[in-house]
Amino acid sequence: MNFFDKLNRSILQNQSLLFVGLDPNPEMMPVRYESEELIAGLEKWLQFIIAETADYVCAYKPTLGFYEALGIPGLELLYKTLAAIPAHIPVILDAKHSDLNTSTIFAQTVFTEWQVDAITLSPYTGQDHVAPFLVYPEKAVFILCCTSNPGAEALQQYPTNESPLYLQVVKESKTWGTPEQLGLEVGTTNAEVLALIRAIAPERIIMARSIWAKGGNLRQILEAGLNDNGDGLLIPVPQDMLGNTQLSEEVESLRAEINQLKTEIIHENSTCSVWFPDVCFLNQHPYQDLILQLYDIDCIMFGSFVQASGAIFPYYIDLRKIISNPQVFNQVLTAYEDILKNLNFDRLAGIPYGSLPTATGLALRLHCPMIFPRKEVKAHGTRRVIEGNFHPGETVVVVDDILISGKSVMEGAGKLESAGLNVNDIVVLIDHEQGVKDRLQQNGYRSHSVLTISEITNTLYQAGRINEEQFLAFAES
Ligand SMILES: O=c1ccn([C@@H]2O[C@H](COP(=O)(O)O)[C@@H](O)[C@H]2O)c(=O)[nH]1
Repeated sequence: MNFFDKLNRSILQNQSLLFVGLDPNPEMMPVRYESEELIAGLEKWLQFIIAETADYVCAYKPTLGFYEALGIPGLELLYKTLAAIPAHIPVILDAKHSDLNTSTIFAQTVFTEWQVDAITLSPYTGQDHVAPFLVYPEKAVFILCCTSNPGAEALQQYPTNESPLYLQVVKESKTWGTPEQLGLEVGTTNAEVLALIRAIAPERIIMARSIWAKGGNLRQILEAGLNDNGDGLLIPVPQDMLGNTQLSEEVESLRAEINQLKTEIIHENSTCSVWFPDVCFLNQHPYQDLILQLYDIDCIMFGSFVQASGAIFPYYIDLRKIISNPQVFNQVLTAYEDILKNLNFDRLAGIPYGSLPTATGLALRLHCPMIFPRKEVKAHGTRRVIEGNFHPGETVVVVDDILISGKSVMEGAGKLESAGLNVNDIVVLIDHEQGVKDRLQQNGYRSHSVLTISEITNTLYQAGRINEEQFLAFAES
């Protein structure tokens, strides 16, 4: 189940838009835990908060910084806190992660080891920082759009109040991921700020922060932040409530107040409006997810690129990068496998160098022996043209990354045939089109591709990843 579904289930089950921060902040720890050793006291407090609120909230939000500040015992406390959260309630790790270089490994740790459901990220390192977190289809990210810190105003409101930077962050980050995977974190006491964000992001989940600072304007916050269905907004339980011994009663009554206001607001605004998503789900390509991820990890680049033939193309595909991203690599292998399962062959052959990792992965998955034709034959040693063992007369399926003119794959197939092997089928991830499959057919090869270049550009354009200019540059090429 993905984050979005898990969150919606949790909202329904507990009839609540409230979430709770699980922060071991020594300054906020109630006096009744002070007789304990610090970590033990904090642990008891956090366990108390979870036990008191599990029936009244839709999500928990531990702030990583508070745990880190306590050193190794703090990280141990984080593990214990995560383990105490009921499995059906989503966990949003408040990390405000902001470092491009550590994003891939950090995403892996938080999503696969710590098993949190979502994470908060800072937007300033851009889409390439966020992409490694989005390759986990079950997980989600919340992009920090604005904070209520007065000192941040000079940046957030820049350059003008009419067109502030924080709204640009909303517009830009909306193009990075689907509404199911990318929400917005908005810290503000100002309902107008929330309304401006809601107006340009009607489809996004907004996680509100700092709304209690001035108090008294809950109705305005809900009016501004709820979507047309009366949801899409997560409300924090006020931090100073978390020390109270009657916590469950207080959270229950806050939930009732919010639900009452929500009902009134829905009733007042009952119109029938339709939201049109950025991504068109009609005619969605079956490999849409894979296409977006290939783009997000920079395997698909738009610009002006000279090909081996001297021709200039408006794009370049670099599938060699896939090996550095196991999630995407796995999906790529599955896509090849879907084609290979319908073909007959004794061995697999990869075309060097780009396709050797793919052929190796497929050989392991399919338990099928692999060989490859060398690109250049060494003048020493065994001087083999084909690496690996085989028997002449066997049938080999050739695996390659992309067909442009078909030259390299036909050269490789020719070497295999010279050694007495039969090559009938060639399987690639991407077909550049423009007659290359016919050319292979004329040379006696059936070719199969997971994707065509026009399917890729159509999908990227529909999803807002490339603009009209890039799309048209491709169409006119
Ligand atoms: O965008 C591209 C274009 C080409 N390649 C490399 O070239 C061959 C395919 O070219 P042919 O003209 O069909 O021989 C492909 O195997 C890549 O190595 C590329 O990676 N990306």
